[in-house]
Amino acid sequence: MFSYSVLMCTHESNNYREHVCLSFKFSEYGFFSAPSLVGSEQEQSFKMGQIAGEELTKLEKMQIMSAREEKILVLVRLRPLSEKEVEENEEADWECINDTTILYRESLREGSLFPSAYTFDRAFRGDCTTNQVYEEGVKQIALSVLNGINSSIFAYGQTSSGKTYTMNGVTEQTVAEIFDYIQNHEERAFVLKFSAIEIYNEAIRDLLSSDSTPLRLRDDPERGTIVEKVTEETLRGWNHFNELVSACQAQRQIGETSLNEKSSRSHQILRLIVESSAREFLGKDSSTTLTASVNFVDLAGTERASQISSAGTRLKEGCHINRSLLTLGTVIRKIGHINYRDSKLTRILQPALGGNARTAIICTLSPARSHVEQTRNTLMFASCAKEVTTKAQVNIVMSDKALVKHLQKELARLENELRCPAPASAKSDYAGLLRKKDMQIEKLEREITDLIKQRDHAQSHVTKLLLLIGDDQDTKKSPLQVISGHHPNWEDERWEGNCSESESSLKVELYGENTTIKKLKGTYNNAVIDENSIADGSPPQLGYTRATNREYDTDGYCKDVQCLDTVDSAVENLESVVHGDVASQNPILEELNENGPGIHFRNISYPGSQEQRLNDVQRTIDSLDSSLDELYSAMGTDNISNFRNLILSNSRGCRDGALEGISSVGFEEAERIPMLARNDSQSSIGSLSIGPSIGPNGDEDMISMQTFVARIKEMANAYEKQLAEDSFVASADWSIKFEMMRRMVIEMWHACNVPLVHRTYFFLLFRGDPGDAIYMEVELRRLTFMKEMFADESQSTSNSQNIIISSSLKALNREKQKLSRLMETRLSEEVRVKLFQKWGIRLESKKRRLQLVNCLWTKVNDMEHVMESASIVAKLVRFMEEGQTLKGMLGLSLDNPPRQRWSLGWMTNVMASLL
Ligand SMILES: Nc1ncnc2c1ncn2[C@@H]1O[C@H](COP(=O)(O)OP(=O)(O)OP(=O)(O)O)[C@@H](O)[C@H]1O
Repeated sequence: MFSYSVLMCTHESNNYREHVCLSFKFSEYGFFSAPSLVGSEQEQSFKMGQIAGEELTKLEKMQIMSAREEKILVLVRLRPLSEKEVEENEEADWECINDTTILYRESLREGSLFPSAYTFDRAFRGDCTTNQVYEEGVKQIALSVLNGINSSIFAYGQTSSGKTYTMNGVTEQTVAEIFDYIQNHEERAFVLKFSAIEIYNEAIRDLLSSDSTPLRLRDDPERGTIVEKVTEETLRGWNHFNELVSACQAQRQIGETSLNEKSSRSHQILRLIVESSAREFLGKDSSTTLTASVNFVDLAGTERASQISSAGTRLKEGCHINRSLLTLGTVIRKIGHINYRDSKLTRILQPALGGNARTAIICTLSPARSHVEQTRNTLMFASCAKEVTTKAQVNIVMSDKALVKHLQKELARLENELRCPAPASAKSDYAGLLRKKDMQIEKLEREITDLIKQRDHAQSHVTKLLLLIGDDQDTKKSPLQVISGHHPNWEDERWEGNCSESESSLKVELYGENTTIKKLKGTYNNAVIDENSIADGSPPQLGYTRATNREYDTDGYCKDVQCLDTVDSAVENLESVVHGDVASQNPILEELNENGPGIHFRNISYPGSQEQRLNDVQRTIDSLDSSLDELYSAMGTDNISNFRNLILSNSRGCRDGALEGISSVGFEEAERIPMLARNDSQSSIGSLSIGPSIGPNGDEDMISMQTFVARIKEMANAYEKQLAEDSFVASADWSIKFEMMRRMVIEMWHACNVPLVHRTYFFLLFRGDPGDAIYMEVELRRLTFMKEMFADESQSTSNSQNIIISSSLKALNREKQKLSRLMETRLSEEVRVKLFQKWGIRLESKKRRLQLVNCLWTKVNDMEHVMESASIVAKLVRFMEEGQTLKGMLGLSLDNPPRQRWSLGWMTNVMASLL
């Protein structure tokens, strides 16, 4: 016969905590088995069905469900003063003041350092009967044995405190009730086995055998510590049990001590093993049996050194008793760091002291004043015992055939797993694959960054080109001269004028011959030029290049002008879309488009069709998609989802980009405002562009690229619409929307630890002009991405990820430090004092400047506070004097035709009112 144990704990209640898990351990005696397999509730039900299923009766299933982890139940029992103590006029200093608390009456008088009251699961007064102790205290635990759960009842206390008196009664009551139970449950067949041992001077004696040869302990890998050759009597009935108990009492070492005429000089362990099976399955292959034992442990009494006789047998006994009880005390006190092996007592009782058993300890106490010290020691022991937790399991024995059936199923399952090794083997491959794919992703990210650079480069040439066209109308300068020069009025003039001769010749110069294009194709890396379109003279298809090599022809015309014309980039197109269709608004360029074949300026050659250009953008993105798809397909379809999820967590570039976005417009930039060039802000733009395309899971990445384009389309349309509309459009609706967006932006700045300087610039520059829409959208998108990223980080347990949040906070704090230092030089004493007073900061505070800075931008819902904060920061970084050049440093310079969108007058007013 073998057994398996099921541990299934499901909820928490006052005295015990239950877990959801399942444990199987095959052994002869389940009560020594430890959990070996743990699973979820579903798994547990599944396993139950699989293993025991029909074979378990309803009762057995219910019993399985009731298994639990719980703390040892600790009870104290105060006995009355003995006759002898009364004769000696002893005082009773201890009293149970309620069902759970025992009080030392004299503590106030003595001014004792010890606690005067102790609380336990139950406290029994001197006039309580043993029946009460059983019924109200230990009954539930003792009878767990009927449910296949091991249990142990201990009596601990000083000599003559009433341990034997209590345990005799408890044992008798328990066994009597078990017999009653058996009588009332005829549907089950029970077998009761009884054994009894004592540990006397560290020797184990069988109390049911006349042979006094000490028994040996053996550690069995399946059954734990077992007493070899111990007599196990199968109980035939109540009388038989009484006979056996009497035999034990006769055998037990008893001696007379100064305190107890019949002092137990040994630890006694009576064990009742209860096995039960459903009668309907008896003798069948599938029969199962519940098996568990209940231990009744009557420990020898703790003794004071002065009470131990100074010589002979009593001295030796006393030493052994104290030593084993000391070990027991240590076991109880040092839960988790226990050496059970230090005594035979603890070795045998190990399951009851933290293993597979439910345990109750009854601590018996004498109320006598002369025993106060011993009573306190017992109470201390009891207090420690309250913390010990055991894990009781239901022990079920399976018949050999049922076991074979189960093992066959298990074997089939394992074979099945072997046949489909995917999860296990794939795991090891994933690491390498992921590294490889990570590198590929990084490469793609670098390419995207390159594209963005190319876009900017090309854009600047477009600007120059437009300048050239506009200028050529009037001045007839060569393109090279125009490019290198400055045209102060181009913004006003570029939308006007007719196609002149010079423009026609410019077109020839610009759009040259196919041979030039082919040459360029070799010159510029990554250029993607559609050969067909070159051959048939149609506009070159979307592509991208690095405009790094410049060549000048004999006429001194810069060929990279041509190059730019042939080079399209996705991002470049995006930007042209964002800005509106330049060509469609420019009659000169439109006319140029109509003039014959050749290379067309991309903003010109697709006559007015924004849709067309967006499609081109889409094609470029598709080409990026296909690269990524190749990458994914290399992994196999099953792994794509996992891999893509991992992309997100591994995609440092994306997160770094977002952080750069934060820091790129920080304090340092503010300090070098005049020197800022457009490129300084590209990291911010980069993160803006990439950020939104990374979805919360990898599968969405590519979709979101398309979504991104779609959104850009929407934005561009909306923006165009806005531009087309007159100022009336930018009134009521937009004002409300702007206000909402601005509030969201302010809240997210706060949440994302965005530098105060950035907030200030942005806040002051965008005041609600319809043209601000695009900037607000972009900022919102960037912040949304960062906020999502922060949320990811905060949920993460990884240190490296949490560093990102803390570093942004640190950067913000550093900025605040710098601002606080600037306060000294950039605000007059008088202004500072006024500010401190207004912001409720004590003038004598040493860190008043930092305190003030710390208050800035904190009340995100208070617009007045926000405006004041912005004006203070602006004053500190001298933004008020700098004007519009700051838009570039925000990473938001989309080169719109400059329009009057903000006024410093407002801020001057705020400052004036403030200062
Ligand atoms: N609750 C009680 N009510 C009445 N008498 C009690 C009670 N508890 C113990 N006694 C009496 O006190 C005496 C000592 O009790 P007992 O032998 O059970 O103590 P013990 O703790 O087992 O001592 P030892 O450790 O020396 O064996 C006995 O005569 C017993 O009848």
